[in-house]
Amino acid sequence: METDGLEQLKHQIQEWLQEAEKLIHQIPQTQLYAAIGAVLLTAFLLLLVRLFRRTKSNTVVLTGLSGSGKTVLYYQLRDGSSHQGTVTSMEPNEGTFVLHSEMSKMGKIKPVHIVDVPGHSRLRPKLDEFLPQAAGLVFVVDALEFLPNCRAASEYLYDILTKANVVRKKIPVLILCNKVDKVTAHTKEFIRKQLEKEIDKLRTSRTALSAADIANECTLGIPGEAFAFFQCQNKVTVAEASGLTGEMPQLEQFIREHVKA
Ligand SMILES: Nc1nc2c(ncn2[C@@H]2O[C@H](COP(=O)(O)OP(=O)(O)OP(=O)(O)O)[C@@H](O)[C@H]2O)c(=O)[nH]1
Ligand SMILES: [Mg+2]
Repeated sequence: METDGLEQLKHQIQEWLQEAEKLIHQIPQTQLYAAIGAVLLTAFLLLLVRLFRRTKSNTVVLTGLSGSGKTVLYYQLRDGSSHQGTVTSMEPNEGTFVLHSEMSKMGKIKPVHIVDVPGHSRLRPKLDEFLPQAAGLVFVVDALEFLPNCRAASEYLYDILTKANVVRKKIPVLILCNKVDKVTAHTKEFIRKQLEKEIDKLRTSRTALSAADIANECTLGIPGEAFAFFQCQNKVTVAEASGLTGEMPQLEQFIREHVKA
């Protein structure tokens, strides 16, 4: 019984195949090739769109110690005002908007997605949620109260620069020396040198890594040479800004460089 049914099915399929073959032969060859070409081209275009989407992120993440001025910078970028009197953030601030400084520009301007991750040590792991989509990372440093915070800032920056996500994806990092509106603020050159020195020290003290750490972290700089930011595989630059006065052309330039309009 069963074999009979199978036999019948086989027969039926064979008939269908023959009919299909006849049909294909009826179609002029050029038309057939055109159809195959169209299918292949669509598949190729779909693939391109997917690839394109993945590489074209518009997210820029603000990080740095608590009190360095990230939230003030966030509001400056969004509204062109500092919203003075911000308190320690307990949640990331996140928004997609056209930069305030570009509002008056003509033509099509791509909105940027800015995330302000609080500096409180308990909230720092939030950074990992945003890194996979980051087109750029801004590490904000308080240039006024720099010396007492130098060690802590270097440790946080070291953690960021050794993250596998940052190194492998070569996420560009801007070290932004904030609060330069005050005359007592340290210069970006001074801050760069101090951070490099401190990270160099951390590099030697953190050689005894556990196996789990090695899996997730990358080593920094060139062994046997004093650490300098230019040795990083990702581009690390240093700039100055004042979130308070809104004087931050290098920050806006960094964002535009990595989030293409
Ligand atoms: N003089 C001066 N003060 C600033 C500037 N930017 C921020 N501040 C002050 O620094 C303090 C901290 O600023 P926030 O933006 O809240 O700092 P934050 O980095 O968001 O801190 P967390 O949310 O705790 O991570 C506030 O009292 C600001 O008024 C600046 O450019 N110049
Ligand atoms: Mg904040």
